[in-house]
Amino acid sequence: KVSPRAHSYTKYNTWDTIQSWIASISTSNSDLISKQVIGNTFEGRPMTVLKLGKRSSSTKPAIFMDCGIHAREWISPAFCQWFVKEALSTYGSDSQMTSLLNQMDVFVLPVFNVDGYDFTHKSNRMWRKTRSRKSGTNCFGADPNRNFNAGWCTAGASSNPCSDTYCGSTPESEIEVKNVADFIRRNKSIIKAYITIHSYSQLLLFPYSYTYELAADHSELLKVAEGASAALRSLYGTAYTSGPGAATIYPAAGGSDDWAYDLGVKYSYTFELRDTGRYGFLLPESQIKPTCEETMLAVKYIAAYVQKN
Ligand SMILES: O=C(CO)C[C@@H](Cc1ccccc1)C(=O)O
Ligand SMILES: [Zn+2]
Repeated sequence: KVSPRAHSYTKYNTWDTIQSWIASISTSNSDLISKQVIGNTFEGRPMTVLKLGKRSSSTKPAIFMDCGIHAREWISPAFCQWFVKEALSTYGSDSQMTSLLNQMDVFVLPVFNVDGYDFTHKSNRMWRKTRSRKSGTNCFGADPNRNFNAGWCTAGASSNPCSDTYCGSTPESEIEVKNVADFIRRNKSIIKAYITIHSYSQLLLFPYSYTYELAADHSELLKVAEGASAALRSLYGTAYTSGPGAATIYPAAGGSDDWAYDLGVKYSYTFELRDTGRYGFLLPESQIKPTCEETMLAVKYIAAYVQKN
């Protein structure tokens, strides 16, 4: 096993490297971190959630954050690795992180779409979907962010298995989506916030994407998003746009944030990290550090707000 110290947080690591890191980091501090496999992917890779937070015998409220739902968005898993490293290394010195991990747990799924992520390293760098196979088509996978049971396949999605926004044969047809949905359902009484990390476009989105209707908590969600975007911008001036998904990017049904919100997770956000199109999904590794540093400020802003409310 590679010790966490040898792990690079400023490179786009392969799945094998990330898997080794998960194994070593999750045993590096039993008082602050543990791991749990929430199921396997279509091709049999483990989906491992890291639980961060001061060990407690009583149940604590929690935040759930996933990265890598879309395979080609490599900066996303890089951020989840960065977040875990920062949480463990600043607990005890950073007062906000210390308070957060004392009072709450943070569940981090470093790579949601593991099969797809591995495929982008080995075969097709621009792959987006899962890698599931089904009879009747030679095309692989469904878009996991169209496969949640939230207005499923009614907007911004395709019922063509060869489309990059294929919604799947049924809601939660993708085992990766079912594993995450099951985990959140099992823990819905404690999960207060859902954060899902994508790239690119520099957006902070919140429900709804499946309709132009405003969410019941629209004004509060917008207020928090604008505060988080301002925190992010304070570091390097990176400008984000905040707003409901449908109007801010495009209408799209079956998204994880809409599903979590309708389940009752009020603070539900989709981040679209750097950049705005110059490099797009191929963001250079030289931008991993600044991107992760600024995004930490936004995620900590949201976490602090959730902690107080
Ligand atoms: O992947 C994207 C690029 O990261 C944008 C997201 C926009 C979106 C976000 C939340 C819900 C539905 C769609 C997507 O199309 O799934
Ligand atoms: Zn995406």
